Amino acid sequence: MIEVKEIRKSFDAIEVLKGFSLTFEKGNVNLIIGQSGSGKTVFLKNLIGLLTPTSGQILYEGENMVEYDYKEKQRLRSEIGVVFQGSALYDTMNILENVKFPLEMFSDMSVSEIDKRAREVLDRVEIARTALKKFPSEISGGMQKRVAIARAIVNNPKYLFADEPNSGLDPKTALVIDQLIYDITKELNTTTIINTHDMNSVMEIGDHIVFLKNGYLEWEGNKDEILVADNPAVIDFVYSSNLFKKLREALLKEK
Ligand SMILES: Nc1ncnc2c1ncn2[C@@H]1O[C@H](COP(=O)(O)OP(=O)(O)OP(=O)(O)O)[C@@H](O)[C@H]1O
Repeated sequence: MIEVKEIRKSFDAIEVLKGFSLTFEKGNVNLIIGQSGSGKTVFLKNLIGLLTPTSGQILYEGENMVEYDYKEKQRLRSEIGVVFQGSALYDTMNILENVKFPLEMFSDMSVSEIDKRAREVLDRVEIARTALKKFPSEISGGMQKRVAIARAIVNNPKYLFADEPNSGLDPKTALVIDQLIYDITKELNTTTIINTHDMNSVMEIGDHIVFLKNGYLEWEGNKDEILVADNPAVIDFVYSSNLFKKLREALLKEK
């Protein structure tokens, strides 16, 4: 579980996160949505320690990571898996080497154990054994995303983060990646937090949805609640798609 308390983040005189609190439960897929520039990426970077809040607390299982020293931060990092936007695989390493890398960095496993574990997670994300020696540039965007997920979970993390995991993918592949992240969250019981623009993701896997607006927490709820939310900013965001607009009308008629 991760609890955020009154988080604020400023860059010089500009405040991007303006003081909000919320809780991300274990075993849930938590989605952070909002217009461009609402502060989603800045929020995610604070959560994983790439930025430090100007004030407020980020509690991992009750411990405030903002106050961690270097060693404690390193320990927490080893419990966090991140799927970066655009996959961020290492171009000069093949697929297997990309997935082994976090274990070589953070674990004290033997060479053969590392090899076995990396192959296991690549099996889990359904990358064929025949593809393991390929380089990232030789595989599709969807496959790259699978490899990035394998790399993020190879350490058996307690916390899984993804920044726009569907960006650049066709809708069908995006659904497969969403389902994979959802299933892994339930299997590993991770606290999963995803930044997304994708309403399909919201409807498919949104156990808990957090809507940010101009650096504030504007709304939170689940995927059923969001369709009938009466918050104008949420309606605007959700129903920017005509399909969802029609669905809302139908749902409200049923009530
Ligand atoms: N390092 C930085 N220095 C100054 N301002 C920053 C910095 N990083 C982000 N910002 C500003 O913070 C605001 C929020 O940016 P952020 O990237 O978090 O938005 P976002 O909601 O993730 O947008 P998008 O959906 O387009 O990725 C923007 O106005 C951005 O210019």
